[in-house]
Amino acid sequence: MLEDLKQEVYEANMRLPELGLVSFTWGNVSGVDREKGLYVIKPSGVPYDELKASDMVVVNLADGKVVEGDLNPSSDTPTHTYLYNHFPKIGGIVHTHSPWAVSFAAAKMDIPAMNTTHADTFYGDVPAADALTKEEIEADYEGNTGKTIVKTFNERGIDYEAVPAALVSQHGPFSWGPTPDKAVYNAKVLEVVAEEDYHTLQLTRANRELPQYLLDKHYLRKHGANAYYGQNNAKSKEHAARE
Ligand SMILES: O=C(CO)[C@@H](O)[C@H](O)COP(=O)(O)O
Repeated sequence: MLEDLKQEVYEANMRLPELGLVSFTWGNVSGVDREKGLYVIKPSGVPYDELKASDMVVVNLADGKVVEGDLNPSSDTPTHTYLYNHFPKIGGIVHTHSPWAVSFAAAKMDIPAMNTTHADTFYGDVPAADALTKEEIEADYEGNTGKTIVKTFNERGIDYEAVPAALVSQHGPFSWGPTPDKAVYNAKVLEVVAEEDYHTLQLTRANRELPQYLLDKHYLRKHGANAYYGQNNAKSKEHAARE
């Protein structure tokens, strides 16, 4: 069943290693057929270089139970199920452990909108969902991973179509979109902007703390104007011509 969707979801999963978004098996993509009340997801723990479209697992949209497939579905199936049932307009979901996004997730920091790369895809900061409490983890860890994302969007009034991604603290990013392929695109943009933001935060912090000798540039003036140009034959002529 759902052979076309299995092929689509398989191809979307294979984009993850191609785009450098996953190492080993640290990620999964799903796609939904809402009319049939079913969705297709990557099987758990299967390396991408061994993966086949026929390995995809079909699960029930209502409860995430396996409907067809010889392999266990991704361990993140409960989160995919919860998101499909609470974000009704999404058609595909991606989860990865892409390093830059995971760094913000572990720090429980939103990925802030700092440049147009971000704004062209995410119309606002990408939220770091609340960390799960000890009680939530013990009560229903899997369901709560999806719950904490939805709860964060609802409490902060974020439109899940305008900001198609979230960070789960100490785990990683979940991205989504109208199709699995669009969800993969959003996952890649998220990783790119997470890296850009990290460097922007570092550079702006460093710029505020520049030591005075770097601001004065005495050494560079001495080196450039006299010591180096006077010695270097080519530079001397070039320097003389410029004077
Ligand atoms: O964080 C974890 C496992 O600790 C998961 O998110 C894996 O990274 C993907 O698991 P499968 O989809 O292969 O079950």
